[in-house]
Amino acid sequence: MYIVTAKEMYDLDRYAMDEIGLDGRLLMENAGRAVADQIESELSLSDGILVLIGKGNNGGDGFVIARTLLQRGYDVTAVQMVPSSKIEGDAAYHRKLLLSMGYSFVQYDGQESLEKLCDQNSIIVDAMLGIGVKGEIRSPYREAIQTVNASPTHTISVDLPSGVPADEGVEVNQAVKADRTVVIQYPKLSAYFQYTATFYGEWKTVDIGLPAPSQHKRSFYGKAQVQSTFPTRNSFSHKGKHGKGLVIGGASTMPGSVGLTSRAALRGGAGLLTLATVPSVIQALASSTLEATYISLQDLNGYILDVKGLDLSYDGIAIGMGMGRHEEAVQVLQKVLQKASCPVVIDADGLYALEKDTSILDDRDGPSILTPHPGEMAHLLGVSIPELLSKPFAYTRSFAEKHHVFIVLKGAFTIITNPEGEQWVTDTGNPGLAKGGSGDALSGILLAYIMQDQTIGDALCNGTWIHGYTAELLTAERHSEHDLLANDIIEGLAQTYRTLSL
Ligand SMILES: NC(=O)C1=CN([C@@H]2O[C@H](COP(=O)(O)OP(=O)(O)OC[C@H]3O[C@@H](n4cnc5c(N)ncnc54)[C@H](OP(=O)(O)O)[C@@H]3O)[C@@H](O)[C@H]2O)[C@@H](O)CC1
Ligand SMILES: Nc1ncnc2c1ncn2[C@@H]1O[C@H](COP(=O)(O)OP(=O)(O)O)[C@@H](O)[C@H]1O
Ligand SMILES: [K+]
Repeated sequence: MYIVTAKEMYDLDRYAMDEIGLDGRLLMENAGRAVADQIESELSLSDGILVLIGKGNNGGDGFVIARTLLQRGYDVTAVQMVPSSKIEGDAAYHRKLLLSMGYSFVQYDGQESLEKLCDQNSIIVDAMLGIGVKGEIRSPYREAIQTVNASPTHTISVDLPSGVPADEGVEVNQAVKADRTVVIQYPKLSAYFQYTATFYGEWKTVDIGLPAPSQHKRSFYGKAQVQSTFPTRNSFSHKGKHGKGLVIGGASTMPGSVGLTSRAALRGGAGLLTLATVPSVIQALASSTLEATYISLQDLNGYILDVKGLDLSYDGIAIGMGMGRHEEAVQVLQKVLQKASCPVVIDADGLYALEKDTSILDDRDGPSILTPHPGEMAHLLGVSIPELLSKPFAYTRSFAEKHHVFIVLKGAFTIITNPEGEQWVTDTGNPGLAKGGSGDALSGILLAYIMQDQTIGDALCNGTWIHGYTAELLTAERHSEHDLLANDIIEGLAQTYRTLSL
């Protein structure tokens, strides 16, 4: 499923009309009917439906919805928010159709009467503003949005909750807080931001017959994609086929992180796993992580001092978990990135060390994969966290393209970007993961997956999806979001693999 900006949606619309010959009025008919079908699934004939119709094409969809539901025998009150003289184009055509069929609408005449209408009806259909919204919300929508939000009546928005922009980087001052949104054809970027996603309520897309975008820029990565790309293990495979992985990190005060990463890599499916760390961490982990082998690194005050002599000929490396933020960590990271030609996952303190000189990424032979949470990404970019979160797609894409790296920007929606700037979003997981150690487990899973027979992009998407899905499975049964630990995720991978028949 593609994720689009307003401009991409308008371009598609233009392409469909000019190149394919699909009439705009037909697209609007398809949109209105598809939304009406969705709304109808929640209705009984005794329900009163209030359709709020704005000036533009979102309002045009509203005219089609009102006519369709009236034809099907529902009790519909259509309210036109602006004078008829302001309605043009395809919306004016559908307004005329409504009237020609013998139906009527009422003209908006202030907050007070709208308040009454909201109270008298069982469902409000918000078709006031769509992807064309710009700037601060003006009258009459400003007052209408306040009234809708103050009303307890169930609200379904068309395409977007009115007032929410399609794109990133736009502040939302005032917008409908929908219970549900029926999205036309493709979800817009704002459905995936922390600041705007909540306005949508539950949402679903409907197909109106638009073609797919000509090039892949962004898309949603879900269960179907995982099941179609996840590599199978063939009967004749041996441990060497499933990757020889190396984890570098840990410090005497933080033995757990690399332990979690190593065990997650093993449970994730790595063939062989070696942990290079300081002696005290080896002592702490050797009896619990039996399947791993260990390399003891030179230590200074409990931190890794150097990786001199460390053989880096592995199929994949993960570096940085629990490594600490000491001065030598910068050289450790730099040496590994310079010498290793395999894919390297850089996480946690590795990202902190990277901040000192990101140009090191530019000269690498092998692929680099950065797995920051928003705090780490904002630090790397030198911007505030709110600034990063207002434009996460744009910021991560420009960094990935500039340094030719993969980025996994973690969060409730995780954005995966490849060096060409293509992006995917996964949405699995829950607040049970908002706990120290979850990221370490994810790094291990990603290390295991980048060594299997799949593209790095698919490996990263599959890894983040499975990490989140495992949390969902576990909190649906044995655990809660309060008690869930990273270790449970690692042990829970078994249930995920079995449930999905992977
Ligand atoms: N493929 C497609 O794209 C398809 C799209 N379809 C549908 O069309 C929708 C997009 O339609 P659209 O372009 O007419 O934009 P839309 O948001 O309805 O109205 C914009 C108007 O609102 C106004 N306005 C803007 N900002 C404002 C503000 N802050 N405060 C107050 N007013 C404001 C402004 O008018 P102005 O006040 O400037 O005169 C502007 O002209 C889309 O979401 C989908 O539902 C489907 O029908 C079929 C296929
Ligand atoms: N509310 C949430 N919903 C879904 N996933 C979450 C949520 N909070 C955190 N996560 C996931 O948990 C992981 C946390 O990683 P990170 O912040 O690096 O943790 P740590 O460094 O403490 O191990 C990420 O994969 C992130 O996507
Ligand atoms: K709307």
